[in-house]
Amino acid sequence: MTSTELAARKLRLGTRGSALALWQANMIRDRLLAAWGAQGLEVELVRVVTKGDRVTDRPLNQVGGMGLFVKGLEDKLLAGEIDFAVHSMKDMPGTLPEGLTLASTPERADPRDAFLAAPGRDVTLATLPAGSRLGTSSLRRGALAKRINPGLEIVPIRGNVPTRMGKIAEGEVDAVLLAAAGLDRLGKGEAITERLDPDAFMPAACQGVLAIELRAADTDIAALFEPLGHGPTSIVAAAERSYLATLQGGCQVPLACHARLSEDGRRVRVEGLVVEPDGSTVYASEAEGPVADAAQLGAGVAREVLAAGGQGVIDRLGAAGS
Ligand SMILES: NCc1[nH]cc(CCC(=O)O)c1CC(=O)O
Repeated sequence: MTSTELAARKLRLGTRGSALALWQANMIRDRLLAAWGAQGLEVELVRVVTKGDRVTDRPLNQVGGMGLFVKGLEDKLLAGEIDFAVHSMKDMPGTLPEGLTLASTPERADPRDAFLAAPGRDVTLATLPAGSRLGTSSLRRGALAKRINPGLEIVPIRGNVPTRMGKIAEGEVDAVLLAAAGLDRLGKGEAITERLDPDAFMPAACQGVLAIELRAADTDIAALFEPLGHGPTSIVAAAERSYLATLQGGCQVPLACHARLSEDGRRVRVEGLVVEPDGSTVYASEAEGPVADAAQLGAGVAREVLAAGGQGVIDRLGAAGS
């Protein structure tokens, strides 16, 4: 079947039901329809409740991490109940299950982390007074925040983006850290007090990148995503995913990775780190090379970060978590 014939079919798109997940799924659906709707393509949204959505009483890093959100959709793919899934690439483990693959994805949104305090409050992450409560369940965000402002108390918070924003108004925390991309997508970018400079606050690997996952055998379906693809995004995502896969730390380790292209788009610079959860020490490395080497560069940076002390952090966390 050619992609033109395939375009006359109805595809089932698996998504979680959160506002952000639905926004992302609808964005991909709209882009697919813009490319193939005239040939008859239809896309039906299938909402999937994952273990990550059901378990809300414990911190995610104690029940299996962000991978829980992804696995529920992967099970539906492998069972043939959906044709493709839309995820945040940041939530995907470094390696995919046998039989699944990723398709081309659109341009990366803002990769930065966002600091939010009460509306109108004249404060930054660095100037928040000692003893203030900063809400985040991300070990990376908590540790990097401590490096910028050691007096803060890190408070684990869970829930979707609007819930976490609401903890400020409820007085549970003084400020929160969230991904700028999620806030922008939900039309809440105005609420951001400060977009944190990636050189001082390195983002999570693939933050702001979407992932489209499908069965590897469905090469005809994968072809439908080619018009949506953004070359520079696929290069930086390849570097950052390779970093993650080499570290094998997943989201339960305070790790960060940020890849950027040179102005002419021919070279890529990859930076990575693992930070002690209390923020006391950072183990970091970086490399630069031609874009064709993006994945090798990411893996190389990861090996250097492990050797510099990152392995010790991962070992200690693994021992504490199990
Ligand atoms: N941790 C959950 C998650 N996964 C992806 C995003 C935001 C969108 C993105 O990074 O692409 C978020 C929310 C957040 O971290 O604030």
